Amino acid sequence: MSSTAGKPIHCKAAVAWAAAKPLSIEDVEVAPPKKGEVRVKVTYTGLCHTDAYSLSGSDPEGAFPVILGHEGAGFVESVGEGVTEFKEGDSVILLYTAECKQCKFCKSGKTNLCQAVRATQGQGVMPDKTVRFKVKGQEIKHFMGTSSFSQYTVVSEHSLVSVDKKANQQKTCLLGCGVTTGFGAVTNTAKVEEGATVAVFGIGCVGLAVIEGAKARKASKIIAVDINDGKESWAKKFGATDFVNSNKLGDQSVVEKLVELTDGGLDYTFDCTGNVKVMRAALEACHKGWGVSTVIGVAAAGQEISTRPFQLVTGRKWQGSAFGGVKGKTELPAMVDAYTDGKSPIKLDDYVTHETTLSELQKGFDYMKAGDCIRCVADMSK
Ligand SMILES: NC(=O)C1=CN([C@@H]2O[C@H](COP(=O)(O)OP(=O)(O)OC[C@H]3O[C@@H](n4cnc5c(N)ncnc54)[C@H](OP(=O)(O)O)[C@@H]3O)[C@@H](O)[C@H]2O)C=CC1
Ligand SMILES: N[C@@H](CCC(=O)N[C@@H](CSC=O)C(=O)NCC(=O)O)C(=O)O
Ligand SMILES: [Zn+2]
Ligand SMILES: [Zn+2]
Repeated sequence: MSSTAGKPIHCKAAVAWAAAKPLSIEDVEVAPPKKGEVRVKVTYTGLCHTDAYSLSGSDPEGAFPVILGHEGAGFVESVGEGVTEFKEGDSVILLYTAECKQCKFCKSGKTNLCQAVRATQGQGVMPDKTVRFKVKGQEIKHFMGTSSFSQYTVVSEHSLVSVDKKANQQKTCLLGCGVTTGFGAVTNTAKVEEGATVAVFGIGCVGLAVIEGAKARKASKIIAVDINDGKESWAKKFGATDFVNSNKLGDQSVVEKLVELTDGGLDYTFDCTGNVKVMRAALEACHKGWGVSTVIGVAAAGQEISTRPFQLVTGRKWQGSAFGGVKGKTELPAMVDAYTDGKSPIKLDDYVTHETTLSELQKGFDYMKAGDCIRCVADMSK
């Protein structure tokens, strides 16, 4: 048993005290895990666009002060009463989409959206409605059931998965959100078939993973759409066959351009921007009769999507995907093994374009906005 088991741990964490304010590195007290909980030493965390979105104050579930971060990997430090699935030293990936294998959702065979801890997760508290973080006596909220911007975090036993200890956590942390989300949206949610035509809007980490998923599915055409010419080489490196800068089409709309390029529209489109106008274009660029558009991007509070119902009447379908439809406990261990064995269709290493540390975590948000960052990963030990 670790020498810290059962005791509070004092460590560093990046705290978001208020919306749209820089993170502040604080000494945080992390309480021991209670029944059904696990305390994790976080080694690496990616910074996802959703962290920036929540920090901005656009998330209707956003609550402050909070420790953000949800793309984390680390080691189990100690477990709470009744936890048998994990032990000290296990290499783990945090799961913002939990998997309990018991709830109606887990048992349905129709969704990965486990609801075991979702309600309290959205309120920023543990399932018993209390928190495990304090700074100078003040309670700090949890985020997405994970809070990976802390050197130690406490999560529900449903919100982490044990993976091969050999795996490089600086890379596998990305399987906790962005990469799995994009790849899974193609393979699990849309189930793109060989020969299909695909368009991907927004070439960040999620969009590139959609491209890799489409390539793995042997799509015949993969059109990347972005407003930044710098994304063309990224898209092509990951498998896109074509690139369209939607801001450089003159009088032609992006829908018209895509319909022209594909003899009537795409079999599958994916929104990876979170922009509701782009979501509409992604739907309307689908082929009449069968095209399917998958919304992945997260839109700010108050935003709504719209289209003419005729678009749906004439056979286009709109759907969404969270965490790529992936069940974390069931599917991530094999994805990690494929990566460590060099057999994965996912070029995980290539997504990490920037590195930072916990003490300079804020820099990661600056990199994210600069347009040349696919993923920034923070070393939580420094
Ligand atoms: N559903 C889910 O489970 C998940 C959803 N998300 C969401 O997915 C989205 C993508 O995340 P992530 O890849 O991390 O984000 P990024 O910011 O890295 O990528 C978004 C990309 O979209 C581009 N873009 C912006 N506006 C447009 C536009 N009008 N048309 C085309 N491209 C545009 C951006 O260009 P530029 O470089 O110029 O900014 C950028 O390249 C976010 O909304 C995020 O919150 C993320 C993870 C999981
Ligand atoms: N809290 C927001 C919704 C945010 C959201 O859509 N989250 C995605 C994951 S984004 C990851 O980077 C998701 O999986 N949603 C499913 C869920 O159950 O949260 C809001 O209230 O609008
Ligand atoms: Zn994310
Ligand atoms: Zn469940």
